[in-house]
Amino acid sequence: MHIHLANLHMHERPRRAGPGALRERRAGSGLGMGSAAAPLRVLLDMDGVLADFEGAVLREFRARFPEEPRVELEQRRGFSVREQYCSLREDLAAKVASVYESPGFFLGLDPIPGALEAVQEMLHMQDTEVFICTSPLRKYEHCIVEKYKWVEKHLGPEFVERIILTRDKTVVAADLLFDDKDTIQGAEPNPSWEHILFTCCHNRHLQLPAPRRRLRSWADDWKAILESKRRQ
Ligand SMILES: Cc1cn([C@H]2C[C@H](OP(=O)(O)O)[C@@H](CO)O2)c(=O)[nH]c1=O
Ligand SMILES: [Mg+2]
Repeated sequence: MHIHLANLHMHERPRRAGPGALRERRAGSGLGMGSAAAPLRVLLDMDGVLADFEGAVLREFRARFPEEPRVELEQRRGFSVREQYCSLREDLAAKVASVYESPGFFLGLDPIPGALEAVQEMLHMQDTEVFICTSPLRKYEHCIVEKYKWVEKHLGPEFVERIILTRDKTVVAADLLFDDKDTIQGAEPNPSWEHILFTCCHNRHLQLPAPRRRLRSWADDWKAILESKRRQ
């Protein structure tokens, strides 16, 4: 089939960003502005990467519904907690949702081991921009303000300036996105970032097709991933 590019709207135009394209564009190459690379821009997801959502769901569910069956972390499969509880018994879906929709839930999440130290270190690295890119629940009442408070409490008020709150991460421009969700989709079919899957109980069994990459924990070599991206 022959396609006339001129007849396509901008958002329909096929685009091949390619490795490093974002940094080149931002550095102004091709515009006579010199060829120094732009800083590496890194997006960090919050739940499952910085904050232990899964651990808190299980802890609070056990506390509130001690008689009900539950999904231990070793048994977790698939991103959605609600769906797995629903497959256990249909009425458990609403019960587990009531746990993470409760006031205080998001503020009370424990940091993922090593996350706070890694984020502070990354923030102070040369030629590196760090943002937290996180999605609110559809029932956003407590979640949104508590995510802001969590960042202030654990990372400091300056980091609140670095929160990007969006239900669609594909339209945010960056070089890397560390996220525990296995499939990240949205309006942009070719996001500029490379998605690094952060290992979490619900995704550890997935076989990633090449060339997709993982970070197994914050003890894993996240610096090597950043450096590999600078070289592209
Ligand atoms: C409902 C649900 C939410 N979440 C997290 C993901 C989002 O945060 P984040 O984008 O920071 O990972 C947030 C809203 O959906 O809650 C899960 O990780 N699993 C779930 O089953
Ligand atoms: Mg997440």
